[in-house]
Amino acid sequence: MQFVDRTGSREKAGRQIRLVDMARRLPQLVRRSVALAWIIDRWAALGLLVCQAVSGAMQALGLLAVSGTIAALLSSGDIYGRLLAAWPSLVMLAGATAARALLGITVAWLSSRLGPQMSREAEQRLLRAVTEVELAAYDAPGFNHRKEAADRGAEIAQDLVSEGQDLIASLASLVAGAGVLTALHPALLPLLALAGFPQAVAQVSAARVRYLARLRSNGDYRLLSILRWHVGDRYAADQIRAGTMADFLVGRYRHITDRINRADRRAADTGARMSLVGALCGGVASAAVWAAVVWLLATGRMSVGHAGTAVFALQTVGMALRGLVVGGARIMRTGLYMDDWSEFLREAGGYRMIRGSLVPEPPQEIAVKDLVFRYEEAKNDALRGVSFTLRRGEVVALVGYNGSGKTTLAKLLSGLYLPTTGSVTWDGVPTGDLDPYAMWSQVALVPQDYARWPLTARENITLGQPTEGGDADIHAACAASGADEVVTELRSGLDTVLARDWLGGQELSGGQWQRIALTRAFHRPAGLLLLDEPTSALDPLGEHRIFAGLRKLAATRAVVLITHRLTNVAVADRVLVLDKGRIVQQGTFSELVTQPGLFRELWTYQHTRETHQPATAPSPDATSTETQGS
Ligand SMILES: Nc1ncnc2c1ncn2[C@@H]1O[C@H](COP(=O)(O)OP(=O)(O)OP(=O)(O)O)[C@@H](O)[C@H]1O
Repeated sequence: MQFVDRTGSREKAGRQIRLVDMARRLPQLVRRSVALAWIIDRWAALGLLVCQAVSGAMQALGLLAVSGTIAALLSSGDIYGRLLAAWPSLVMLAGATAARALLGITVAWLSSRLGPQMSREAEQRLLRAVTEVELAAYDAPGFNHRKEAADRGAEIAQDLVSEGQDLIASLASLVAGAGVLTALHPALLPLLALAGFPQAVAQVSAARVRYLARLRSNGDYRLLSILRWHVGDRYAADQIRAGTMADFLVGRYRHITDRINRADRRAADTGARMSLVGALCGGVASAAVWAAVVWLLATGRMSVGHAGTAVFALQTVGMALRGLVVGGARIMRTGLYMDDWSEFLREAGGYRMIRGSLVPEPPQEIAVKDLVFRYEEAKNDALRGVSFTLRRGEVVALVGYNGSGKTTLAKLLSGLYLPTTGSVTWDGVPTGDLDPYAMWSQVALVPQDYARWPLTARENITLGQPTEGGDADIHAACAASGADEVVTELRSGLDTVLARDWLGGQELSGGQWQRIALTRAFHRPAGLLLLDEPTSALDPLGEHRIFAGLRKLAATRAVVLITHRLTNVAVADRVLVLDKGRIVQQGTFSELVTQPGLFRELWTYQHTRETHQPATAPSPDATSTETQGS
């Protein structure tokens, strides 16, 4: 099992972590870090910049103070006189060091305040972007991969602050040290830069190797998180035990972990080899720099005082260069993850909803014409040549084998998916031309797998959108769905949190949850009601209550009912029979049950089976008479 990034675009980006690309990208990354920080807390961002600039100036001052101290101490005269002469420089040195320490603490304080906020902000923007994509995005493997990468970008956005700060600090040190060094002797700085070059190349190469290794293991990390969720979550805990699956699942987890560990080890070994070669080359080059200082001193081209300062300045610049390269490589890596995040925000993973802005009324008529729909990357159409009309006040039932396209059709009627070809129109307007959110406010959906929100019963029913009637509307919807019995049993009524994990919360049974899901739909003032297997978990009494009340609900709505229990479709005005994505029959229940065709086949099988059960189901004749009469 492995997830694969088929585009390979991120691998290409990762391969671009080279010294020259780094030099080009660093200013842009620091700008991005500052810009994001600025949006979140401009005073903290400003404070950080000022602290780093002042810290750099203090470093230069410190180096000058070192130079002054050494020059005074090595001058001629008695020791008291020399100490007296060195005193002002010593005070300056102590002051600069203390100021830098204070500034360092301030920077750490501001960074730790700002960093987590940046990640939270990045996560929120990502969440918003995710809710703005077409539902079809979730069917495309590439989208989930990009979302995953963007998630990681949001998570490590906080590193951008500390890495950006380290980089600015190194740069400030470099400028300070380089200024002093150039003043001492112009040849020293280029020599030192030359000495730092091999290490820089090695560090950047090692960072590239680590990023690429992480990138190639991304799919495995995703598998691990999915497995962790399935193994750890309560929903499957009973099945893991009863199915004795623990060894299998943990074994699969270990297998994937081993694969990641192998890749990590390979990357660590290669990175270490690169660093070693870099350090060796750098060591030789550094020896040359120190030899140059000794030569300058020996030939009288540099005073002893200046040579002493050069030692400090060389160390400062050397450390600053290393900081720049190591920090630069790190921020490059973070930058690539942040690219994944910002690209996702820009393009919503390639699936941003681009639809019209027309605001629909509750639909009088939904017309489907020559509809074809194919899922992303699917080989066959899920729906082909489907045409029919649904009117307000009508109940239309969809029946057919598993996989015949019923749920897909319901999602197209509600504009959750858009047609591949053909059209679905609401009062003559194609669903793609409607404002999607305005359209969905007219849709009440009870899907097969309804969400069990860890919210109060009230919020679970209103979905956070209470109507003007308030609790009275909620109670009316509860009465229609049978959830009134559920709510009365709850410890704090509608205020009870429907999750046992939470203090004061309560868990519901499968059927009780389905009643809540039905209440949501009945409570919503929507023009289109979609019920996909709405009574699969209900007891016979509960089921009877739903179907007995359905006609009343349909008075002000268009209703689509999907069910495998064919006795229930007697309530519908029309039944559409789907097979392999096509409508193969349509008519009333009583028409279809008497005509040869798929519906009668299904009915006969189900009815015969049911009549062999101890309790007898209604005969087709009885039901059809009932339907005709209704
Ligand atoms: N997200 C998806 N991506 C790709 N193919 C899908 C997706 N969802 C459904 N399909 C395919 O589309 C076809 C129609 O599926 P659909 O869920 O609409 O069937 P259904 O009639 O509602 O089935 P059931 O009675 O089992 O609920 C099936 O072949 C299914 O495999």
